[in-house]
Amino acid sequence: MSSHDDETPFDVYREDVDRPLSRLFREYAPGRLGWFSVGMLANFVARMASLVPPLLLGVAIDAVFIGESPYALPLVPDAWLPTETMDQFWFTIAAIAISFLVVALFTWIYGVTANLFAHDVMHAVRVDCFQKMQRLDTAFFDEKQTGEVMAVLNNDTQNLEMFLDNALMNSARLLVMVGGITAVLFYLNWQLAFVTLFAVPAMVLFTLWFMRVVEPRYVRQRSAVGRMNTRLENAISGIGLTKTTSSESYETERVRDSSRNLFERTMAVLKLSYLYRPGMELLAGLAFAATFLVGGLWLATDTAPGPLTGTLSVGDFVVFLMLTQRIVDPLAEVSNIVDQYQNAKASSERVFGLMDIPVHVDDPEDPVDIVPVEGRVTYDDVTFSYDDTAARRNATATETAFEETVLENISFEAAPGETVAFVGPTGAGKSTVLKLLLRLYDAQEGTVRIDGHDVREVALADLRSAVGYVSQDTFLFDGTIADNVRYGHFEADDETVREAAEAAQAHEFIVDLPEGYDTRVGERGVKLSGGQRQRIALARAVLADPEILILDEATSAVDTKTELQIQRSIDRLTEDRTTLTIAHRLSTVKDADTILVLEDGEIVERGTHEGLLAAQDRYATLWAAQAGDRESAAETLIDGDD
Ligand SMILES: Nc1ncnc2c1ncn2[C@@H]1O[C@H](COP(=O)(O)OP(=O)(O)OP(=O)(O)O)[C@@H](O)[C@H]1O
Repeated sequence: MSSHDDETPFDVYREDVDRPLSRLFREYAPGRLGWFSVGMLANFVARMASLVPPLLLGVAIDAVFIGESPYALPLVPDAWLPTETMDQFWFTIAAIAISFLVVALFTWIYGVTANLFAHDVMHAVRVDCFQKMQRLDTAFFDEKQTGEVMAVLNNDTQNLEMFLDNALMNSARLLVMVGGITAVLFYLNWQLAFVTLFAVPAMVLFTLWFMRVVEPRYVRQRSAVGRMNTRLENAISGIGLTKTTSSESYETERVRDSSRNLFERTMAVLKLSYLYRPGMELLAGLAFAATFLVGGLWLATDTAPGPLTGTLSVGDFVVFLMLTQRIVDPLAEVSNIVDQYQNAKASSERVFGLMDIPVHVDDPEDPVDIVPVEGRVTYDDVTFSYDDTAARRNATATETAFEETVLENISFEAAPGETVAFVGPTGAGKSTVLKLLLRLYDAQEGTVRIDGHDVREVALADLRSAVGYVSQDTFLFDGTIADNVRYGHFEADDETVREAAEAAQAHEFIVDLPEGYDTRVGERGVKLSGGQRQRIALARAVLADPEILILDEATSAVDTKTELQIQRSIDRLTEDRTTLTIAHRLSTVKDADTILVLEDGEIVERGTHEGLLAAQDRYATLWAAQAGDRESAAETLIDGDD
């Protein structure tokens, strides 16, 4: 019946969450209990008031219209009630009108307060989850798809909201209505009440049966929804590939299959769930008919039928018939309530599962102060594997993957202001080396140091403001060019943004854009070329002015002319700061103070450009290749890739 049976990537963390719903209340209800209690109370008053009009009608029939019995109301002293027939009539009308007003007013109060409570909890949970999600290790995001994390932030918080304002309040309504109606019927005529109320246990049993039968169908439907969403997500992100390979009909077919599957499974659920409501109505109808039969005979023959004894008034009979109708609605909610309860339980498990995921790359308890940063970077015998990070988190790492070492015994030092360049075949581990400096991951062995301090002893914010990172794939947020340049230094004024863009050779193309610095870049910056995006990223780095700069193939996406421009801005940018750079075009790194040649995670050669050329080994081969010997280049690169 609910998504709690679906496999989710958070299962590993969910298992340890203890009593998630009571934890939800413990952590989020305090401070909001006012709204919650007002909501509950208003709900109670509104439901009770809704029972008053039928009761008044019953009394009026007996006392005013038939004149059989005195005008008396339960819980109201007789002295307060009028004695004249017409006064009683008007009094009844007024009291009925007031009851309806009370119902309307309190239903409104209940709706507003219950929703305030539920939405406020949802808001707090969503923000907390988001904050936690931001702190999670980079390794977490390597394994999880964006959609999966989004589902927790979106669907799961929504399920909690549904539970808090809907299920919780509906179950209160259920208790009040069933309890209230039962009390009134027993008060009026306990013998006839037994006849009427036989339907309640029957309805409960019917609901339980329904839930048991429909549950597996719900599970299948939800997994079809999940598959449909994944299919659509994939198809939309791959639209470029689909177009260029003319695979539209293939993709349409795949979506059609998923959609058809979803349609069939939804119908399987609907066929059953459309049985439920009529079934409940039928049971209520039977109760109505039984009440009518017994009560009608009682009145018509003026004697209690069968084993029953005593008398029944016309007014009471009418109240019975009216209230019998009222019992269906709250009872028909039982299946929804249980469903929402189970959903909320599973969702809060996932929410707290997310919140409880241990973070390994975190601030140290007692961080050392590295400001002002000089810019000395030291790698001391660093060994690293991605999969071990996963294994430590108890996730899905396999035994073999666990052993895959990406970096082995990496040692080097960059003195303040120096440039160290990394070259080597693709997949050699160049980017990985640099990610360790930012603590996107932590090395398993060895130490990475800034100014002699282990990066793990430095506050993350200090570390990351000391190190600027221009990565392989430049990410831009949807927003203006200026917003993107000042991202991370939001207080920077327009003048500073402009200076940074000029230094990054970006100013020229920016002012040519329709709205200059205010041009919106589109989602992920799709409206800009690769080279333009890179120059914006460089401008961002210029503006941040870090002591240490990481350039990860910053010139990979541009033509020769732009490359020259960018190189010029990079030269300026790197002049006075420690720079760790990766570039496949060796011409861009030949002036580096040290060049490290990386292969299979190991440094196989190191030295200056001249020194390495003289050594006549790998670097010299690469250099010769790039200097014009294309054939040899191809061979070298292909060998390296293997
Ligand atoms: N997030 C990750 N999780 C698991 N393995 C990874 C991850 N990132 C990279 N790897 C693996 O680590 C190895 C080194 O990757 P890295 O990106 O550091 O190489 P590189 O030398 O920078 O390559 P390129 O020149 O192609 O950018 C590769 O085998 C790659 O498959």
